[in-house]
Amino acid sequence: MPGGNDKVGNAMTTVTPMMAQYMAIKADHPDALLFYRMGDFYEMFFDDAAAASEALDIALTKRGKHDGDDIPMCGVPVHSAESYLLTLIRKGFRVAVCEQMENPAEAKKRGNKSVVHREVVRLVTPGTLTEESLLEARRHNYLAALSCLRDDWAISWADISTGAFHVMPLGRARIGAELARLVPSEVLVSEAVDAELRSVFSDLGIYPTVLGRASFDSSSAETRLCSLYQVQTLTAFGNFSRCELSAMGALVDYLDITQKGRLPLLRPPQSDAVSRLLQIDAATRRNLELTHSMSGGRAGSLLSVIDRTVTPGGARLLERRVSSPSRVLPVIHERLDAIDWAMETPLSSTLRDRLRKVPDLDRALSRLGLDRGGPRDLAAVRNALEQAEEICDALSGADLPSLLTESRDALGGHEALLTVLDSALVAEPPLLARDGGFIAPDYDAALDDARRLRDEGRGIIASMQARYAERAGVPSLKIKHNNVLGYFIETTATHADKMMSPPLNDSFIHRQTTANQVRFTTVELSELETRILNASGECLEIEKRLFSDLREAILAKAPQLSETGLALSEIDLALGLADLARQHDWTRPRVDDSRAFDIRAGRHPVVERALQQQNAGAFIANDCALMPEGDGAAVTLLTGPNMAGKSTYLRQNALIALLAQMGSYVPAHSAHVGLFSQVFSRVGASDDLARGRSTFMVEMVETAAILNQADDRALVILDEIGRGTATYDGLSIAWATLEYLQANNRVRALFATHYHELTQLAGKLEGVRNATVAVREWNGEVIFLHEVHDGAADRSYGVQVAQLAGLPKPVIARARSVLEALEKGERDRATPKALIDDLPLFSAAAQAAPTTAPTGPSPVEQHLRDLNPDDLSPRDALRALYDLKALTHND
Ligand SMILES: Nc1ncnc2c1ncn2[C@@H]1O[C@H](COP(=O)(O)OP(=O)(O)OP(=O)(O)O)[C@@H](O)[C@H]1O
Repeated sequence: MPGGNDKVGNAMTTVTPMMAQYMAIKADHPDALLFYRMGDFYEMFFDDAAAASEALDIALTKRGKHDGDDIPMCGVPVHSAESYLLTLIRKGFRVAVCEQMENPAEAKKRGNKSVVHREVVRLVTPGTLTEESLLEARRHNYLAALSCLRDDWAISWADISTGAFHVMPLGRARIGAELARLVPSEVLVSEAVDAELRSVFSDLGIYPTVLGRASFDSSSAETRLCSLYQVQTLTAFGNFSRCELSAMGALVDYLDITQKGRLPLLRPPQSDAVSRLLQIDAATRRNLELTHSMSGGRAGSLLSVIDRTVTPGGARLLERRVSSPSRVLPVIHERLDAIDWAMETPLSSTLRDRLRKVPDLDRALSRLGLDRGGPRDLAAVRNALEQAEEICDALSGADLPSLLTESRDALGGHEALLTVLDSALVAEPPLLARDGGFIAPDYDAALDDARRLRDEGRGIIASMQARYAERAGVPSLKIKHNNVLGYFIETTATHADKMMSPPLNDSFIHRQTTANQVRFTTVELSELETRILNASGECLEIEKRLFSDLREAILAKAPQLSETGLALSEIDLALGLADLARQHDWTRPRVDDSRAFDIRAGRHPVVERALQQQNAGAFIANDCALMPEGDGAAVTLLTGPNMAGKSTYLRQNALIALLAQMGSYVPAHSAHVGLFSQVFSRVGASDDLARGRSTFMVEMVETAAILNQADDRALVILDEIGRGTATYDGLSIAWATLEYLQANNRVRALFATHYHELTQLAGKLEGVRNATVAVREWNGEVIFLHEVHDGAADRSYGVQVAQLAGLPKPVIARARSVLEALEKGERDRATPKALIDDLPLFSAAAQAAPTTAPTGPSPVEQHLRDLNPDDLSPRDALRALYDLKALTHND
């Protein structure tokens, strides 16, 4: 983040008027980069210039002096400012955009030394973006505010690019999980909350924006919200606690500050309840790779393989569903009914073809709302409504389930607006209103006239000339133009008397007599002249006025339009999920309020897709039954070698539960899912050194969270808990954890472990059973069958897996003999000390050591070492690849 400009506070004795203005504005925005408009550039000065030139990799120059020193400066052209803004925002800067509010000529009227008046018109921050180029179309961009009043907590969040606005009361312990669910781009907090939640924020990599206490004041929040929605009281929207009001108020206050009083179109706040959603904490989300893969991108996530939507709105709805599966049965059922319908309908491809033509209605509306929109946003509304109408017609006779009936009903009712937009706009309007040319011919008579004048000025003059010649009875009469008189009528001097006597002198006004000619004008001609001269300007003015009329007409319908947008997304999503289900043979899950979990032939959607793409064989489907007796637990203890597919099996079952509760079909032959309230998924031992915690500590913190929070409706997935510490410690912790989950939390759980000792608990603890992933041994090698069976694994095959991984042969041979000795020792109950003494450790190792001397790096390795990817252009990179390939041939 940029620091304040040290220089700005210094005495301003010798500064130029412009610098004085710059400094005054900068002083109001100490923690943002100031984009100071100068003609066609946004310029930055002092520390801002240094920070921006480095972040943007642009030249740092200088302009004038301040206190005897050069003033550092850098600038970006206005027309390409958006891409620079994007880079700066991604790098964590905030940008205050300062525009010229008048033109230099106007400033000059106040005196020669006057500076053009400038104002900051907008603060660009990560959570308040609306530009298409700065946003990801298929993702939400949330701004969130967290508030705490005594022990109450609330979070509000809004996407100003779509108008979504929500609030939720929540316990302190749920904050991390909610932030992980929403992945906000920006989080607003008070200083106190910032201090209190520092570790939560740092865990999630969030750098909150700290606001003053006044922003969170709950009574002024109410006033603020009432005036935003122009209502007397907020009760129509729900009963909000003081803490919720404070969170919402802070958010609206911040929008007011950053948008400089122009508030975005926010839908009425929707009060969400934690209890309606399946709870998934941050670690579980990471682990299950719901919307982002472990490496951070979208590729490889669940979302990426199930997204078949064809509209940006549909994609964002899917992202919301995946991040927030429901735990309300009717909601889940109605979504599943919608997919049932979409699976069967013959309209599917017609509807999807139409949906493909639907532009991003939400974002167009939001830009229009903030007066940041252009003609293309008007056209986006028109195109969306056109398709909505067609889709509505196509669905008119269909026997729709309730969710889609609601959607269909929300599509129509825009005929009047559509007619206006249709007749007003050209097919493909330009980006900016100020360029004009977006209003269609025959829409506005005044505009048509102005355009005719602009385009056909000469033609009109010619016809006027013919008319005047006839009226005056002077065939040689001409209309001419020069720079002194402008347009004028000219006849030869011989006609002077006639022209200057009644009745002609009524309309022909004498202007000039030269040696041979007399020149006249008429009121009509001078009006025409002014109109021709002003025609271009007038065209633009009329188009601007029409733009704002159309914008007003759209905004007057904004609430209905956003309902239409949501309806289109809902239809898109149902069709998308149905398409996925049909293609990959997914099935409708039975979701009820039992505590069953019975999956037949379940698959992992992401691993299966990866295998398909790599042509790496078929995915082996597996059953999973977690069927507790009464209110007891149901735990499956899964053992099996590394690489057998334990993690895949664990995760696939968690994903099936999640998919079912978000209201989607699932990858299985059949699925019976008794509602879950929470899902926990933990993988043992993944180092988190960046956060300064050891592997084992992370594992234990996460395990503690489960044991403290899981209730008897939780699904718990534990993958090798305890492996981050010494064998006996790890085993004891895994053992105690399992017992506690079974007796106290009484969860449905899958527990993968390397500790074979744990398998003895099956049969002894009620509801605990063993399962193992089958492998076959052949010629001393393991073959992974990936089939899950009842029973416990007999051994771990670690050595065989190591062999597959390419460990040198002597090491494998040595490992086998150590293993044998250890196993024998265990049988004979020998002490480890005795074992080690017995083993010919070093002699064997010496024998097994490779005989050839190390030969140093190969040419390929050497070439690779010499390469620095950061220095390569794409062309160099390709060349390097060819060189490497050639070297392998030489090898
Ligand atoms: N059911 C399956 N059908 C086909 N291939 C599978 C299946 N399950 C797993 N695999 C393949 O095996 C690989 C290893 O699976 P996974 O990571 O689940 O093993 P694991 O037993 O958890 O191993 P480790 O204990 O080493 O973590 C997967 O990447 C996948 O390619």
